[in-house]
This record gives sequence, structure tokens and C-alpha cells, in this order.
Amino acid sequence: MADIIPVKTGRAYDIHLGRGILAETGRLAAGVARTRKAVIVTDTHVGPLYGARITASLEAAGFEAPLYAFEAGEASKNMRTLQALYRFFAQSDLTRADLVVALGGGVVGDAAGFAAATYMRGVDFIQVPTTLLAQVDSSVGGKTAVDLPEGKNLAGAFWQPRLVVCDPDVLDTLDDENFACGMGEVAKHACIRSRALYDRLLACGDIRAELPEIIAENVRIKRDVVEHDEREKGERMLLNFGHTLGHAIEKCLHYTGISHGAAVAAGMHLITLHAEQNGLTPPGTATRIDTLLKKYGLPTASPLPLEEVVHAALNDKKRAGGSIHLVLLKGIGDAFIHTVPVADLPAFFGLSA
Ligand SMILES: NC(=O)c1ccc[n+]([C@@H]2O[C@H](COP(=O)([O-])OP(=O)(O)OC[C@H]3O[C@@H](n4cnc5c(N)ncnc54)[C@H](O)[C@@H]3O)[C@@H](O)[C@H]2O)c1
Ligand SMILES: O=C(O)C(=O)C[C@@H](O)[C@H](O)[C@H](O)COP(=O)(O)O
Ligand SMILES: [Zn+2]
Repeated sequence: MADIIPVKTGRAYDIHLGRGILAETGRLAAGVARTRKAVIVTDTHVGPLYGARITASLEAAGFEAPLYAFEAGEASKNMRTLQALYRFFAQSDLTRADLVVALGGGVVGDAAGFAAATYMRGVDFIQVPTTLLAQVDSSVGGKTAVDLPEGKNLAGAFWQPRLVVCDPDVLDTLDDENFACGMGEVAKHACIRSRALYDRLLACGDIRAELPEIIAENVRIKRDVVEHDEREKGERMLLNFGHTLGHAIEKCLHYTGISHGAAVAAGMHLITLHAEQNGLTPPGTATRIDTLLKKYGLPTASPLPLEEVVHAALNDKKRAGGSIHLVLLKGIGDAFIHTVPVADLPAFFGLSA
């Protein structure tokens, strides 16, 4: 039985969530598409696992659906892949009225979404998320982007999908490390918005057994935030909890060797530890985060010296002129924005300028 979660952003769409719903992709896509032509974008891990199934579903609904798979991994979320996607779209005769189908994790969703947002100044796309991270976070809300050597997600666009097809069954093939990566964003949602979710995660014996429900709860948390603040003028910044340091860690490691969720996990713990030391977050909060993250196999320390990470964070996207917006916690489930002058960021982390 599928759950339909509506998202009322400027361009509204539905998230269809249910076990086995991948096979319904063609039928659901036909309900939003203007033509029967779609380009499937995926990666070299997901293509062999689910490419044939989604192609069959789209073809059964009358779509012509060529498929392009780029090398799996964060290191592919770049301008080179973007150009390859544009060229595949052109060679496949994709028109402005056709559809892009992003089949994969957050890397595929972000890169294919940005290609769709910019090819011919905008082609419709649908998200078919296949990682926990993509199902609970990246397929919702319309942020699309690629990384630059200078920073994470620096080239991007807000481009809402026409539809999200979310099938928890595909997570059966996801390895433990990438599952844990998704748990980083789940923990983030709990930390910023839901003490009840935090308690549930801490008490839970077998998270995989509770998945459809956990995914739906997380999707609703994110959906509510983006409906209030689609273009990140205020409240949506809270979804960046842990990302100021997390993104900096990913950049310093050249987008290899650590997953996004693991980097964010370390970022959430570290910033909370320092917020406590600055008297901005109640003592004990960082320990609570540490306990939850460790339970789900996530790191809570930086793999790099803090000086290097903080320096790399100075050009974070949450900077506005000479100030930077930090996301901190008043307690578990309650986040707020704390703005500091960029020059004071090292001192916030107990470092000299
Ligand atoms: N747009 C947003 O709002 C948003 C939100 C959070 C994260 N992100 C971005 O998402 C990216 C991380 O996403 P991710 O963790 O999904 O990484 P990913 O897309 O690289 O997927 C992780 C790995 O899992 C493999 N995989 C995917 N689905 C699988 C499946 N069902 N079975 C087996 N293997 C599978 C992939 O091929 C890859 O090797 C980062 O670039 C991050 O910046 C974006
Ligand atoms: O959707 C959002 O808003 C988020 O911040 C979700 C984050 O988990 C995600 O990593 C996002 O891509 C970060 O956005 P950025 O603007 O900091 O690049
Ligand atoms: Zn994230």
C-alpha cells in the first residue's frame, strides 16, 4: 500500500512511498509527463541493479527511455559529469517537453537534477531515490547541484521534481556504510526537529524493520521545512545542521574517502560540542548526539585537524557578506540560527584567528 505525501512548494508534487513501487514508475511518470520520452540517469552501481526494471516499467507505459550511467561516487558530482549529461541529452534528442529520470542516490539526484534544471533552461525531472539518504533527504525539496574543488554544491539550482517514487525495497541491496550515511541525515532531522524521533532511534532494535515508517516520518519533517521556506531565506537553513564542518571535511578530502552523511555526523557533534563551550547549547547535548551517532556506526570526530576544517569552512554557503550563519541546538529537537562574524569563526571553535 503506497503512501502519497504531497509537497506544496511553488511547483507542487507528490512523493509516492511504498514497497515495490519502483515497478509503478512508468505509470506514475505517465501521469505527470507531457510526452513519452524520458532519459534515465543513473550510476554504474545502480544501473546494473535497477536499470532494466525501470526501463521495462517506463517502456510498458509507452516511454522511449535511453539510459546513461556515470561512474558511481561523490567524485563524479562535478562539471565533467554535467557536461556528459548535457551531451547525452542532446544526442538522445531530449526536448524541452520531455523528462529526466534520476535513478540513484543523492549524487545522481543532485547531478541529474541540476542537468535537468539547466538543459534548455529547464526540463522536467522525477526522482527515483535508491539510497536511504536520497529517500529521507535529497529527493525532497528541489536542491540540485554539483561540487567544485573550491566547495561543495557551489554550482546548483532550486528545481523541484515533478514526482518522487520512493521504494524502500531497493535499500535491501544497500551496504551498511551507505545505510549509515543515510542515518546521518535521519539523526539530523531528529536533532533539529523531533525529540520523539531521537528517542525512537535510540530505543530501536532493528531500524531496517521499521523503514517505511522512518522514511515517511523524515520526509514529512523535511517537507514541512521546505514548504515554509523553499528558497532558504530562514527556516530551511536549519537543514544545514552539521553541514558547515561536514561540507568542509568533504572538500578537504577532495570528495573521496568519507560519505556525506559521515561528514555531517562529525560536523553535528563537533559544532554542538563547541556551542556548549560557548554557552549557547545546554551541557550534555553533544554527548546525546555522540551516543546516537555511534549507535548507527557514524563518526563523531573530524578525520582532519580542526584548524584545517574550520579554515575550509570560511567560504561556506551560509555566509552572508562578513557573517556566517551557524545552526546550533537549544536541545535535541530544537535548532536555531546563530550568526557570527566570519572573522570570529576560529574563536568559536577555540582556535586563534
Ligand atoms: N539535494 C539535497 O537536498 C541533498 C540532501 C542531502 C544530501 N545531498 C547530496 O547527496 C549526496 C550523497 O548521497 P548518497 O549518500 O545517496 O550517495 P551516492 O549517490 O553516491 O550513493 C552512495 C553509493 O550507494 C550506491 N547505491 C545507490 N543506491 C543503491 C542501492 N539501492 N543498492 C546498492 N548500492 C546503491 C551508489 O552507487 C553509491 O556507490 C551528496 O552529494 C550530498 O551532497 C543532497
Ligand atoms: O535541503 C536542504 O536545504 C539541505 O540543506 C539538506 C542537506 O542535507 C543537503 O546536504 C544539502 O544539499 C545542503 O545544501 P547546501 O545548500 O548547503 O549545499
Ligand atoms: Zn546533507
